[in-house]
Parts: sequence; C-alpha cells; structure tokens
Amino acid sequence: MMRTRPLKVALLGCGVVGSEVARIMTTHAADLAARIGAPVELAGVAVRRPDKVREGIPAELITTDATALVKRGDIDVVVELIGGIEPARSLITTAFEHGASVVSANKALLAQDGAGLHAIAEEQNKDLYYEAAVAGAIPLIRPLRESLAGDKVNRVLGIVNGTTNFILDKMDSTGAGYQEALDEASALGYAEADPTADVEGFDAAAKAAILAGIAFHTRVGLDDVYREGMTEVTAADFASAKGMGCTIKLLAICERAADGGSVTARVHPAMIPLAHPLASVRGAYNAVFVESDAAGQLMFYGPGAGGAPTASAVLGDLVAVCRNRISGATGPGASAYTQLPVSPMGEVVTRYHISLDVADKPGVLAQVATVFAEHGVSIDTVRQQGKDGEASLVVVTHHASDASLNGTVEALRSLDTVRGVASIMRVEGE
Ligand SMILES: NC(=O)C1=CN([C@@H]2O[C@H](COP(=O)(O)OP(=O)(O)OC[C@H]3O[C@@H](n4cnc5c(N)ncnc54)[C@H](O)[C@@H]3O)[C@@H](O)[C@H]2O)C=CC1
Ligand SMILES: N[C@@H](CC=O)C(=O)O
Ligand code: NA
Repeated sequence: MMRTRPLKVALLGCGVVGSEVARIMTTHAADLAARIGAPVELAGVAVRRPDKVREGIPAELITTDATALVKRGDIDVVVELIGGIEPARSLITTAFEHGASVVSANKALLAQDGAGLHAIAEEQNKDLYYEAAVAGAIPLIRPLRESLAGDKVNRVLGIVNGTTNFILDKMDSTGAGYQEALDEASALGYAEADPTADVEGFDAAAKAAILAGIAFHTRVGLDDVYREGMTEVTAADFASAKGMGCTIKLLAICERAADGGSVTARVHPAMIPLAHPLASVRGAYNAVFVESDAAGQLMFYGPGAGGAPTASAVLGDLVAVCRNRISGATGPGASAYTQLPVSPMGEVVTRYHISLDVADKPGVLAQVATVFAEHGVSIDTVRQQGKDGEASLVVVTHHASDASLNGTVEALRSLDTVRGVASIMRVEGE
C-alpha cells in the first residue's frame, strides 16, 4: 500500500552526478514512488553557486547552507555528492545525528574514514550506502556486502577508474597524447575535480581500499594500498606491450594470501594479454573480477564514470534506503571482524616486463642473466635489439616477489654495461 507522507531527500552538491540524480528523481518520480511504496520528494539542494541555472529544480529548494539543510530534522535521506573530505564528513555526521540516513558516492572519504562513518551510522541506527563510490553504475558494493555474504572472497581484480581507462584506451587505439585524452575525459564528466586523483592512482587506490575491506571483512586503509599512477606510461610501453600480444591497463588488485592470514591491495599499470577480457574494456568502462571459494569467478562490467551512470547507482541506493526507512530496518553495516593484517608490496608475487638500455657488446646478456639468477628471479623470455653500439634488452620474468625484483633492478643499475632501466611493468592476467 502506498504511504502518503513523502520521504524527504536533501541533495548536497548539484554537479555532474548531483544534477543527474535530481533529473532522474523528477522524471522517474511515479516509478520510484511505486517501487518504494511512498513518494520521494526533493526537499532541498545545497550548492556552492546559487545563481547557476538548474533546469527542473525549483529555485526555492536551492540553498548555500548545507549544514542547515542536514540539520532540519525532517529529512529522511541525505545524498552527499559534493566530494572531498571536508565538509562532506561533517555534513554526513550531522545528517546521522539529526535522524537521516545517507547515500554517498564519495570514495575518497569512505576510504579515509569509512569505519568512523559506519560507526556513527550504527550508533544512530541509520543506513550508509555508497554503491556509486566504486565502479560507477556497476553493482559491486551491494553484491559483495549482500549477495556474496555467505561465500569467501579471495581476490578482487579489475579496472576501477574510468578516466585512466579512457586515456590509456585513446593512447593505445588512436595514438592520442596523454593531455588531449585527459582533457576529453574531464569534459565528459569522468575525471575528479582534481584529475591528479585519477591519473596518479589515488582514486583507484581509494576504491581498492573500500573493495578489499568489504571483500575480506577487514579494514584496509588508504595507506595500506600500494599505488602507482599511469602518468609514466609511454607510447614505447604500448609498443612493447603490443610486441608481447598485450595492452596496458591501470589495475586494482586485492588478494587474500594463500594461507588466508593476510591480504594485499595494490594499484598500478600492468600489461595484460589481448585475449584477457580486461583488455577489451574500452573508454570509461570498468570491469572487475571477483573470485570466491564457492561461486568461482564472477565478472562485473559496465560504465565506471559519468553523470547518468553514476546517478543510476545513487538512485538504486536511495530506493534501498527509503525502503528500509519505511520498514524500520537498516541494511548491512560495516563488517571488519577478520582484522587481517595487510602485507607490504614486497611480498606480492607477479611477473615483470623490464626494458633495459645496455651496451651492445659480447657478454652483456650473460651478465644481466646472472644478476637475475642471483636474486632468485627466473627469466621467461629475453628479446634484444641493437642500435648504434647500444642495445635494448627486454626481459620478461616468471613469477617473483616485488622485493626480489627491486633487488634485481638495483643491482642491474650498478652494472657498467647497463646504461639505464627504461621501464618496469608488471604483467598480470596470465
Ligand atoms: N563524475 C563521476 O563520474 C563520478 C563521481 N563520483 C563521486 O561523486 C561525487 C560528486 O562528483 P561530481 O558530481 O563528478 O563532482 P562535481 O565537481 O561535478 O560536483 C560537485 C558539486 O558539489 C558542489 N559543492 C562543493 N562543495 C559544496 C558545499 N560545501 N556545499 C554545496 N555544494 C558544494 C560543487 O560546486 C559542485 O557543483 C564525488 O565524490 C565523486 O568522487 C563517483 C563516481 C563517478
Ligand atoms: N573519476 C572517477 C569517477 C568515478 O568513480 C573515474 O574516472 O573512475
Ligand atoms: Na558501483
């Protein structure tokens, strides 16, 4: 039966995502009411620039005082879409304290203080939902928190940043320059307010921290995630990758150790074989593999960024939270009972592609091979190309620990015959 009193929603931020949330709330109002069992009313919209024309949003709903809005006391759900740490954190906390549940897309904040916010939500018996915070429109948080709650997840691996995938795809498929591709991603609403968060891997690292915490029922901080961005990836790296039948993607990889006693989380560019499903993830799309004991391998794929796709995930959360308000229930809270330690990057084991500039003279190859052997790093393939007394040597290793590989590279740099280490890239997905 339809409840007549509407559920009141306060929207904080009306930018790329917020404006789409407001639009869908208006255009789909009747369907949302039918699915929830009560009308949902936009009761206030906090913005920074009140003079901007916002089609479809009555002027009387606009305010620049977000704090007063979340303190009103008649608000059922606060939808936080301003981003950043402050004032977002204080506004969410105040919202809980004044009786509202919260939907957010703010991965930076959730990675930094998800535990604290969950604790306040639980204290106040309110919901905190954030499907849009990881992999945009793709249902991933809810499947991990709910659908897979009876299984044991061992690995989460994928592309979780739309902007960098868009840039890498453009560089690879059209030969576009890095800056040109980044400008286009920003214009399309994919990039963060400061795109450094995307290209330096901070955004993907925040998502990895959130995913690892939920997947392994533990707490993984932002500082626990090893992070390398994609600004150093060059056209030469793409050429090398092509030579190996690979492409380059920025990956987030969260793993439970084989003995189950610890976890790792990392973000870095990696070569992956063209035949791997992640290689064909184009533009701002994301794709994430989840491996678990009973389900086996699951793949989640879809738009990872952009106003409307992200708004879809926000609206899904809004419906869930509204349903909970009506039934008097709350959804699942934080689950960090395993308290697994996070191992350092040095213990991660993977394969590597190393490109060296060396002197083109007899014995160099043997010298280089000896350094690898001395550090316990086994070589899979070596390719050598001569150029005017110099040569480039491309070594692909078998699985080795990051610490052994770093030791090898350090020793290689001290050889007279090694002029430089042109690039080091991990090889995943084989
Ligand atoms: N754009 C995307 O594809 C995705 C964005 N997100 C997240 O969604 C959130 C919003 O992102 P976008 O809409 O892209 O950013 P945006 O920069 O387009 O919008 C944020 C809006 O909040 C406003 N704002 C900032 N501080 C405010 C304050 N104190 N009071 C009122 N308004 C304030 C800004 O003026 C701006 O209009 C961020 O947390 C972002 O990380 C998540 C997934 C995808
Ligand atoms: N800037 C982010 C937006 C979505 O989370 C991205 O590009 O993935
Ligand atoms: Na999502």
